[in-house]
Amino acid sequence: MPSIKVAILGFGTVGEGVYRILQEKREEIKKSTGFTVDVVSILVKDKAKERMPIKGAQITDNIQEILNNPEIDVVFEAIVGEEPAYTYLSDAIEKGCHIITANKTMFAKHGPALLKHAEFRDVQVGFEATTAGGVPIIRTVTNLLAGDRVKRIQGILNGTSNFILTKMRDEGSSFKQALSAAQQNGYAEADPTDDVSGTDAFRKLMILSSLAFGRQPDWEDVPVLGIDHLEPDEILDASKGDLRYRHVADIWKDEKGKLQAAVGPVLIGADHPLFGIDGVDNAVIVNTEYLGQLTLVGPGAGMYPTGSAMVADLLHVIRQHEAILVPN
Ligand SMILES: NC(=O)C1=CN([C@@H]2O[C@H](COP(=O)(O)OP(=O)(O)OC[C@H]3O[C@@H](n4cnc5c(N)ncnc54)[C@H](OP(=O)(O)O)[C@@H]3O)[C@@H](O)[C@H]2O)C=CC1
Ligand SMILES: N[C@@H](CC=O)C(=O)O
Repeated sequence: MPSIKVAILGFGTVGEGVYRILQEKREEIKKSTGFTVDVVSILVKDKAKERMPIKGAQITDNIQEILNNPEIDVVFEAIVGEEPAYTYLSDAIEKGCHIITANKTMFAKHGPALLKHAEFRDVQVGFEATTAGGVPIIRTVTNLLAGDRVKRIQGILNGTSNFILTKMRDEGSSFKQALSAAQQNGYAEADPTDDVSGTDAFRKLMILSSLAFGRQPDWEDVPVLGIDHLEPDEILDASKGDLRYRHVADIWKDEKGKLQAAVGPVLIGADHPLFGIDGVDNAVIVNTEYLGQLTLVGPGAGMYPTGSAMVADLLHVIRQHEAILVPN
């Protein structure tokens, strides 16, 4: 049976999710693709940290051990921040590896360059997990673009913010209690400021903008607000009036073809498609010229939803590049 050798950069919530799914679904993947998938290396920052038992893979804190291993076909990346992630993935592409990332901080800024580089080296880039966790919005928009044109994308793109707003409204939790629960569930970023300030949703919106419109607006022109300035009473009072605060990221083309975008809390009524989206769920509404309106809903964060989006990217890579992967 031919084997695909993979490395995982980062073994926190997301990296561990990828590893677990690849182990749990090993036989199914083998059956559906004809390949076994072997995790051969895992990159971490702190090798001394206690972790789940790992079979067959080497744990390293030295990226060169991965980049210099000619057997590795695919590099999953689930570390934190712009660097060293961008450099590691550029180097992996240069070595001829396919890459799959969940790192939106890095991809919002460097995604276009990585995609160009990958095209030149004839390798694939999977980035489904960068935006809306387990919701397959990247694949959906990519498919739509084959015969349609996106006019507007609007959505709840941060699971932590939606989880906090829901807990404050339904359970009367304080902001601090709700954020702490989001952290315990593995939803929040290492620095949750990005979640609650709107920055994380903004970055995801910029990734969608590149994909759907082929460009991003000037970042400085986009107003970005988080949920961190909302008072608990505002949330409860709204709900008494049958209204709900949702943290919404929105991008559209105006009449002159200029991209307009905004990110922030919006008060909506029961007739809005985002009204019923609770907890860690994300929802993305896509308006197109021919299809009209489509809404995708699902978990926007967490170990298994995010890990499964990355494994789905791997299956796509395998199907696209079978011929290249066989020689190992
Ligand atoms: N949590 C979620 O639901 C989602 C997260 N993401 C994104 O996925 C990425 C990972 O998130 P998450 O798993 O939650 O983060 P964690 O903080 O749980 O894990 C991060 C992992 O990366 C490792 N790491 C960090 N910096 C370096 C470095 N410089 N070199 C080597 N290893 C490093 C850490 O090593 P060590 O274990 O030794 O500390 C750790 O294993 C982030 O970019 C995040 O934005 C995307 C979608 C959803
Ligand atoms: N912290 C993020 C994780 C997924 O991207 C979120 O809460 O949405």
